[in-house]
Amino acid sequence: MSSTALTPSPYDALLLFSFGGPNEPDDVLPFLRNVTRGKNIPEERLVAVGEHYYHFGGRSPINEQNVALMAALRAELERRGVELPVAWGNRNWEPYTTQALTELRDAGARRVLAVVTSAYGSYSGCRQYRENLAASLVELGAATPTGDDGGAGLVVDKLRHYFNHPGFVRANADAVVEAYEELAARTGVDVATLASSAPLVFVTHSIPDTMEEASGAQRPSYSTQHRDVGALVAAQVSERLGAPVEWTLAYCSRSGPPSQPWLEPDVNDLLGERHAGGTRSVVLSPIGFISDHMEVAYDLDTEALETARELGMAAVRAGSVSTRAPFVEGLVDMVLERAAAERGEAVERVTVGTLGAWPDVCRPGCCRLRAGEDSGVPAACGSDSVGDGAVGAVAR
Ligand SMILES: CC1=C(CCC(=O)O)c2cc3nc(cc4[nH]c(cc5[nH]c(cc1n2)c(C)c5CCC(=O)O)c(CCC(=O)O)c4C)C(CCC(=O)O)=C3C
Ligand SMILES: [Fe+2]
Repeated sequence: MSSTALTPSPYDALLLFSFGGPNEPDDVLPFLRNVTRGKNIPEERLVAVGEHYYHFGGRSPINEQNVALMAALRAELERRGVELPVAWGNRNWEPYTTQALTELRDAGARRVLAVVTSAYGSYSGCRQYRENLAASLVELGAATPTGDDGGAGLVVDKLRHYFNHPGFVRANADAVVEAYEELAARTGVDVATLASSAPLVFVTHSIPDTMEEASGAQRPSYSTQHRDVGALVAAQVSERLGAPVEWTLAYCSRSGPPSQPWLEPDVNDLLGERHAGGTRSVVLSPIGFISDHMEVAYDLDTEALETARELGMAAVRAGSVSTRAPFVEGLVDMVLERAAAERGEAVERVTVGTLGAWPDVCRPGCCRLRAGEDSGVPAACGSDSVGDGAVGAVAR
């Protein structure tokens, strides 16, 4: 555990900042409209994704998962004697970000640290959140959407991406070890034998190739981040199972028109190829997602596990980090680390792997939608807050 002093100053609140999801069937279409506004998503894809939600009663599990994560964060803060209120707000559904920030402001918060439920950096997991946050600050009264208190009544910072934090890696490794144990129980084959015969397939959300390229303009790209985590998780798992595990990275949840290239291979295609190559059992680990929300419940548990069944492969889907202790403790470590950094103290930004820490304040041009293209859309929590090419407009 970190030895960082247990004061959250200068922060006086946390915002758990997430995606959002529908709670009931009537929410599904308005939610999907929020998500896809201004995006080039074909109508057929929207109808299909609507069906994924209706298949689960029109309700996404993501909201209760965020409530659970918020409770776990509160419990961990309390355990350490850190007084820091936590609110929850979403980009695409109630409770919306603006509502959460309003509540925090009304309760007296003036400096808020946002913990985004996206572990990796890309437009979808970084700048998209920063743009939505900037819009919320304007709704709250900010004259300029910088994240500074330009009239919003509070300042919001964003916690750095945590894909390569040891807590996130450890929680994923724990879940994968449990999945191999379950596969052993199910197949009657011992764990060490499975380790060397059942590949470990890491899965994440596909993104357009253009978004992947833009994610790599400033920092190692989205897929590179995943491969770094994959290597670390696989190494821990191999050590614990007593045999080297072979791993690979696959993608799910592709949308967009067929003409637009997205990251591949799709997890279903990969299972088919592996089966043709003689593989008879696999573990799927959703390292791209922090909870078992709809992408996991539908795209992996419904679709990919069905693909495996049809092929006659034994497949176990490992859990996501959700509220596992190493993950939650790691987030709180990072919050205290960032607070110390903001107080001007010398802190080590803890990471594992080869890529180093994501910057606390995003650099100009970070995680654009397309490389080399300034969208002109204001984004909070970056040194390019007003228009993403405006290097001179340093917010903080
Ligand atoms: C990288 C990434 C993450 C991981 C990072 C993170 O966790 O933030 C993520 C998470 C999520 N994506 C989610 C849902 C959706 N994503 C969509 C569309 C898209 N996602 C994209 C990327 C990502 N998405 C992209 C490039 C698009 C194309 C349109 C666009 O450029 O924005 C669509 C539209 C329909 C469709 O095309 O699928 C939906 C409904 C939910 C909620 C699940 C629930 O309800 O439980 C969650 C957590
Ligand atoms: Fe998505």
